[in-house]
Amino acid sequence: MTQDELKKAAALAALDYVLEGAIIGVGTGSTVNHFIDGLGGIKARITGAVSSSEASSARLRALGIPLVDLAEVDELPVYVDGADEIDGGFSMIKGGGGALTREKIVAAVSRRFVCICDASKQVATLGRFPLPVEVIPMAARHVARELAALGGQPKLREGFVTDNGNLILDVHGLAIAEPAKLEARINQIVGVVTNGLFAQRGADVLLLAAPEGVRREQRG
Ligand SMILES: O=C(CO)[C@H](O)[C@H](O)COP(=O)(O)O
Repeated sequence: MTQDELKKAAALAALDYVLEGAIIGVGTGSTVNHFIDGLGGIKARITGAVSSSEASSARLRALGIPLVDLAEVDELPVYVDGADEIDGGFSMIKGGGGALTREKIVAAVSRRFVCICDASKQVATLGRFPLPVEVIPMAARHVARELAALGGQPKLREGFVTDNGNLILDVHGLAIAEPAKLEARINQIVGVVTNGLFAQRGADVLLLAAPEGVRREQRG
C-alpha cells in the first residue's frame, strides 16, 4: 500500500466518529482531504463543518458541505485532523501545512480530537520533524534568536504566508523531552502566535493506518 492509500484508510475510519446532526471540526492536510471527501458522501447526515484553513474550507465548499463560523459555536463534539508526528502520550507536532494556529483553536473547543495518520507518523520522541512556529512578521528575527537560545535551528519557511498573514519558522534540532513544557515555553516568546506542539491539548483517539489495517487507540 502507498502512503497515500494508508492516509485514506485512516481518514475513512474517522467517519465512524461523525455524529448524526453534528457540526464537525475539520483539520488540514492531505490525510484530512480524504476525510473531507468521505464527509461529502454523508453530508446529509451532518449540520456542517468548522474548518481550520482556507484550503479545507475550499474543499468542503466544493463538496457542498455547509461551513459554520466558529464564532457561532461554543463546543464541537469531534475534531478530525492529521499530524506530522505523534508520540505514545498522544502529543503531536503539527503545522507541516502551516495551519497550526487555526487547528489549535478548533481543537481547543472540541470535546474529542481524533488524529488520523499513517504509521510513519508514530514516533517514540517528538522532534525529528522540524517544529513549526507561527510568528508575527515584524518579530521573526527576534523569535528566531530566542528559539536558537532554546537550542533549535530556526529556518524561515520561504515564500509562505499563513491564512492569518503571518510567517512560519521551522525549528530543527530541538530535543523535545517534555512537549507540554516546551509548548508553553515557546508560546511565551513575544511575537509567537503559537507553535505546532499539541501537548497541552493532545489527541484523544488515534487512528493509525498500517498495511495490516487501521489500529484504533484511545488515550489512556
Ligand atoms: O498539521 C497539519 C497541517 O497544518 C497536518 O495535519 C500535518 O501537516 C499532516 O499533514 P498530512 O496529512 O498532509 O501528512
